[in-house]
Amino acid sequence: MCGGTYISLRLAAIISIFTGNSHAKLAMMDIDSGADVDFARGTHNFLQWFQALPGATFHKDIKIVDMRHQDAGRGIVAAADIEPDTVLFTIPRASIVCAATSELAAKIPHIFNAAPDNGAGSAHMDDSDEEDAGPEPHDPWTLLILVLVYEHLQGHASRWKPYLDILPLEFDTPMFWQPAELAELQASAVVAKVGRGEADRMIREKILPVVRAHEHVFFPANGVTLADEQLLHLAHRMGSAIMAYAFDLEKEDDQDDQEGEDGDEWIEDRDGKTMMGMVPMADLLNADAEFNTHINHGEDSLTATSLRPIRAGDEILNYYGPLSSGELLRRYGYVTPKHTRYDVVELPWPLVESRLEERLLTRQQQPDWEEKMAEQLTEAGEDFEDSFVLERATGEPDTTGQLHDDAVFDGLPDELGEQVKAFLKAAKKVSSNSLVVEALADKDTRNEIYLDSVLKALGDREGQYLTRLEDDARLIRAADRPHGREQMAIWVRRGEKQLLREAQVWVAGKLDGLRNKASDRRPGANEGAPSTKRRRP
Ligand SMILES: C[S@@+](CC[C@H](N)C(=O)[O-])C[C@H]1O[C@@H](n2cnc3c(N)ncnc32)[C@H](O)[C@@H]1O
Repeated sequence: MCGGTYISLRLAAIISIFTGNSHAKLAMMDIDSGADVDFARGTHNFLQWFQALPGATFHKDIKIVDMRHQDAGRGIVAAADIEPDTVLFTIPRASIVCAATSELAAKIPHIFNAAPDNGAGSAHMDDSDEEDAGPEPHDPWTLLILVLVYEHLQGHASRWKPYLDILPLEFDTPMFWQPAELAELQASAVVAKVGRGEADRMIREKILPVVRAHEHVFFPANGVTLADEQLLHLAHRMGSAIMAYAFDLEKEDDQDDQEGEDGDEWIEDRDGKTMMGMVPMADLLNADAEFNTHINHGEDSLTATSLRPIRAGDEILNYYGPLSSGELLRRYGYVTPKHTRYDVVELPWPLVESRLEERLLTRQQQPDWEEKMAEQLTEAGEDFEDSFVLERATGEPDTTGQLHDDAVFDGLPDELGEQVKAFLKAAKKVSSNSLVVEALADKDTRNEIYLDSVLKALGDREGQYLTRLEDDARLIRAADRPHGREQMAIWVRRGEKQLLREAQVWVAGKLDGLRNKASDRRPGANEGAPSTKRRRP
């Protein structure tokens, strides 16, 4: 799929959630079920259109199904057992919706050629039309939004009409949530990343001016012209479709080069390195942390290939990457139990800092403490992080898309330890309390202060959520799969609190070990004890 968001989508996925009786259920809900005529017609038209594309293939043993009963829109399932390495479908590159295939690029070349590198032409702004492009050159995101807005407005004249017709009209990503729904995320860092205002601004600055300056291009001669608010709504819809559906269009080798690049912003500055596109059929695959299909990026086509045997009735699943529940919700608008292993939680530095200061300043307040610490840290060239991301050691899916290791919290981020170390070093220089200075000279004491402060900060962080972990567990009625926005929000915040608890258990264990070691070292502690070092059971 497109976008850094989708970097790991070269893997594809099998689902194991559809087992036993649910196979029969899925089979009954295929496109012929007639449960919803429009929905089924949309699927039917799309499949017919896809199969007629020169070079496209669609395996006889797979079918598109209605999965709305699982809040999963459309999906693709195996209609019969499928062998590993089977090509499930082939998508000719010519059928991808992108800057290189849409006629829009040829109609307003100055906009497309002005992008740093969109695969469509020059890397320089055309001076004569500079004002048309808005304040900055377009990036792959804004260009693809323009393409989708354009193709949508062409209606039947667009060669992608049957595909565009099955893109969702609404999304469950937090971008579209009401304030009360967002509030259910409580202290989750996801809230600050939603970026609705930023997206609005981007559309107003970079999309609307281009459309307005080229109304004769965007609006068909005898069609309606949209007002700004309607255009804003349409552009938001297309932006969200890109976030949840688009693919990076590089070939496999190029993708490897990009591994690890950050791609988590809705409005993403990708330095124009990547061409993005909507890939019909590939984007009909749902995904999970365990998966059974891989999308291969070939020269002339993309192919979906099975990674292992897929049983009749199983869903064909892609992989969106090792995303936490919060990120999955933010980018795609859903959560799954299997992604919980990748949950993360942010620990803000001020929480740790205030607990450190509590330890260092109890005996004697220093009015100039902050000032001197700032001076000392600046002198030492320390550049402090605002927050630290806690996560589990998760292991990786194997080459068949399956996970084998338990996800375990096994340590604090190294950077947090380094930052506390730098802080304590500065504190030792700055403190006017000789007892503190003496204590900080001892490595074990520094370590004890570090772990004790972090343990308390983790408790403080947990306290920032309005409900307790136990309350959330009760609130999630069907623990196997959350339905609806409120349940998904509870799922996310519960996962973060669960991770905070695991981190606290881990830190408390380390602290116990350290304190036992210290008490063993105290004079007289081992009197009458065997000469071997005492350990806690
Ligand atoms: C690339 S599309 C997949 C096709 C989509 N289901 C459809 O009907 O068009 C990605 C979107 O599908 C849905 N989705 C993907 N995997 C899912 C899953 N395991 N459970 C629920 N929804 C899922 C989410 O709404 C996500 O934003």
